[in-house]
Amino acid sequence: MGNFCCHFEARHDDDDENKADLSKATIVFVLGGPGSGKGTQCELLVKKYGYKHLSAGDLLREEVKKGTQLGKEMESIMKEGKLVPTEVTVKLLRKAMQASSNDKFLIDGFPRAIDQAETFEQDIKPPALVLFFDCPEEEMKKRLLKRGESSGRADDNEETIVKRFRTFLDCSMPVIEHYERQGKLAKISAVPPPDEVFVEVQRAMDGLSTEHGEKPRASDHVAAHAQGAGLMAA
Ligand SMILES: Nc1ncnc2c1ncn2[C@@H]1O[C@H](COP(=O)(O)OP(=O)(O)O)[C@@H](O)[C@H]1O
Ligand SMILES: Nc1ccn([C@H]2C[C@H](O)[C@@H](COP(=O)(O)OP(=O)(O)O)O2)c(=O)n1
Repeated sequence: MGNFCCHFEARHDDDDENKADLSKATIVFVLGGPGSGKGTQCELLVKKYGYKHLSAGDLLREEVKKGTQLGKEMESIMKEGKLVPTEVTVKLLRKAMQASSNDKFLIDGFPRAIDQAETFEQDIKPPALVLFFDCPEEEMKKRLLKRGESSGRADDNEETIVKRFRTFLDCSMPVIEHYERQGKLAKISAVPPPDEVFVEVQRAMDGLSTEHGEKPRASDHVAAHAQGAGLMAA
């Protein structure tokens, strides 16, 4: 049994000197299992709240498309359902953030392991809010297989989906628990149709003060509502 959180050897380079100042940025992490609907909700969030949407998976797939040696290594890791080294992903995210004129970011599909959260927080800053889309595996699998009919994604196949679920449980659930302990987590059921999920997303976002990155009370707010509606997992 392999270590599903494993990484290959990290590389250092320093081509991101002269960083744009991200200290005043508002950061919202968007987490959830594969196929839980992160990208779908991010599209709605962009329209309503004007955030810049950065999908870690999309940034990685763009690198793979470039066909570099690093891209080839990343492609094989992703086909195995494992995680690309933290350093690679954080660097791509930081570059994309610095290239944006926006100062509000939805970071979708990241952090997916505790070391990713720690590195991002040290290099950039902590999130103001963490949205977590809670969805049963069977539902996610059904959605991914359907998406795979047209996505062209090398990882939307049954074999890789099972491995991605394993990685999610082993590596990403601890991240969710970490932010839950910090009171930053808004746990939202991803099972209802997208517009209904978005109602809960808006509740969490509306509890977030974007002015100075103040700590939100989203978890209290959303948890109370979700529990009332019988939506929370145990
Ligand atoms: N609430 C939902 N109910 C049913 N299907 C959904 C819902 N949200 C997303 N989907 C569909 O499920 C698939 C995965 O959604 P996506 O947003 O790509 O997930 P993720 O970014 O978490 O991998 C897509 O085909 C999408 O259209
Ligand atoms: N923080 C991240 C995000 C994605 N990856 C890799 C591993 C993931 O299985 C793939 C695809 O991620 P993406 O967020 O696009 O997709 P899913 O949420 O799994 O549908 O990218 C990573 O290694 N580290």
